Amino acid sequence: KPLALPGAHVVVTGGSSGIGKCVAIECYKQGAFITLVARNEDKLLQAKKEIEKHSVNDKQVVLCISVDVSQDYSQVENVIKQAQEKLGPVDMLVNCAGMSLSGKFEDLEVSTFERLMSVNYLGSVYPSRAVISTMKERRVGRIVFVSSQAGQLGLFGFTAYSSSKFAIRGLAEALQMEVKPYNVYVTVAYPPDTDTPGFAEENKTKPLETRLISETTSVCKPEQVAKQIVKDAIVVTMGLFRTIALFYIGSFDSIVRRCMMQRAKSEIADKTA
Ligand SMILES: NC(=O)C1=CN([C@@H]2O[C@H](COP(=O)(O)OP(=O)(O)OC[C@H]3O[C@@H](n4cnc5c(N)ncnc54)[C@H](OP(=O)(O)O)[C@@H]3O)[C@@H](O)[C@H]2O)C=CC1
Ligand SMILES: CCCCCCCCCCCCCCCC(=O)[C@@H](N)CO
Repeated sequence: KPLALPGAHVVVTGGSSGIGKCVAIECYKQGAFITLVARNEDKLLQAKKEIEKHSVNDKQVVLCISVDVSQDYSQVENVIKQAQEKLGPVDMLVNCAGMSLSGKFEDLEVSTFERLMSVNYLGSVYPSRAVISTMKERRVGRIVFVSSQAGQLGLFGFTAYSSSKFAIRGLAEALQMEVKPYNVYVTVAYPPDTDTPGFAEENKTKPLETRLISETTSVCKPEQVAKQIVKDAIVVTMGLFRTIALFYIGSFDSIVRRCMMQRAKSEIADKTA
């Protein structure tokens, strides 16, 4: 059941920096072919060079594609098409592109809510939507979403950020129920504060309360967080919520399977009629 990373095609959005870059390195070390997706081309090339230092064979490729994952679905779809033409169907998609802005609710610009929702939420919907059909057809695939501890608990200063990260959880759990019969698995990571360029940026404007809350826990290394994310994606296990909800999810899954079989039957009936 675990996904074999050697020779696999892994697409990492936000792969040019921080957690995403470390996820790409981790997969590359295990023999995967990588597509990095982010906006800034210089950062992409810089990350590509860094990742290539960790190659384990001489066939491995790191492809870079510049696109904003949150703007236009057809652009994102094109990027995935290009990546699949060069490196074959996507075996694993890791949605790491994202950003954080904090501030008190009344101090945050209304546009910040729109911005975070489009980058963090829609920026995960679009790439996932672009790879899902092929994954279902091949009966192979992993989709990883990166939420946050602030996606499990609403925290002071994070009215815009937390909600965009809660949205990811809803998306992931609903999608998992749809694609499980096709052997496609969806995982969600909820990382704590992690030492990345994005985190340094966020700290420039954090309210005092948010900073004090955040300082109650320690800051993780991105390599560590990335390792865990990749491990959880390869061997899918059950989280606390899923264990509690096991009964419900199990019975809902069987409804989904039943419908799938019904639909297949009536398709055969239609064809033979
Ligand atoms: N660091 C932390 O403390 C934590 C981070 N997270 C989450 O992990 C993810 C990665 O965070 P982190 O590594 O810190 O972030 P970084 O800012 O270090 O890296 C973000 C990456 O995403 C890319 N990106 C950002 N916006 C877009 C966009 N619109 N389109 C395409 N690419 C984009 C950036 O490249 P470019 O700007 O060139 O597009 C960059 O490669 C985020 O979703 C974040 O919310 C979760 C918990 C804790
Ligand atoms: C159910 C269990 C939940 C446990 C929660 C404990 C919370 C303690 C403080 C959390 C600090 C904020 C993390 C946000 C990280 C983040 O996403 C930003 N740094 C992004 O840049």
